[in-house]
Amino acid sequence: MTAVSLQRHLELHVSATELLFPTSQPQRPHPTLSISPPLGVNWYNHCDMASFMTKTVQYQNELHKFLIWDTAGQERFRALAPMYYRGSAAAIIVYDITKEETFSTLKNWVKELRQHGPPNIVVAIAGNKCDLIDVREVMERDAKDYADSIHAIFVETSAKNAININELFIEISRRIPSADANPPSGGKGFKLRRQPSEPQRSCC
Ligand SMILES: Nc1nc2c(ncn2[C@@H]2O[C@H](COP(=O)(O)OP(=O)(O)OP(=O)(O)O)[C@@H](O)[C@H]2O)c(=O)[nH]1
Repeated sequence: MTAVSLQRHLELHVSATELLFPTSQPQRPHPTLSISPPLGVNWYNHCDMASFMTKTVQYQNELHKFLIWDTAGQERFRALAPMYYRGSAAAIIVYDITKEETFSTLKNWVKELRQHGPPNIVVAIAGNKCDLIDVREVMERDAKDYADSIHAIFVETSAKNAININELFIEISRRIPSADANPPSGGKGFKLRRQPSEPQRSCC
């Protein structure tokens, strides 16, 4: 699962997790992580339980900079996930189209986000490895129907071939309410909070 915060106009909006694990020294990415630098993602740091990266996309006439925590999928790190999605504007839940069981696991993440995540978090479902359609186990139609049923963004991606990565982030940009929006009291807009910066620390 990937938790996403957003900077608009390059103003600073950081998630609680970034404050917990701020990063400064660019490091070599984990060799098996799925989104690589050619896609315009800048890696900053990683450890066993999560990696931090940024990605900037143009949305209309704004530059949106995403602060991204890619959390480990392994069960042993599950209890740590709230640290990452709490305070995030969006979550991308990635499954592997060639492994049916990853699609079942995804549904557990959706339940967890619904129960414990921020109320207005934008949920996106990404069926990764769409370059491997010959060994597909999850039908695109089934995944899309499921995503629609929970009002999530849905896209099939290939991190390897850079398919639909930008499109995914642009769609997330479109769905995250503007920081300038001034919803009426009791409105459902997601409020991106500014938080003071802290001295830089490394997570591992
Ligand atoms: N063919 C193909 N392989 C991919 C793609 N994305 C990732 N891989 C490969 O799939 C393997 C697993 O990738 P990871 O990025 O470690 O997967 P993950 O889901 O982040 O794993 P966790 O950290 O355990 O959650 C690696 O060998 C990647 O090179 C893709 O789009 N296409």
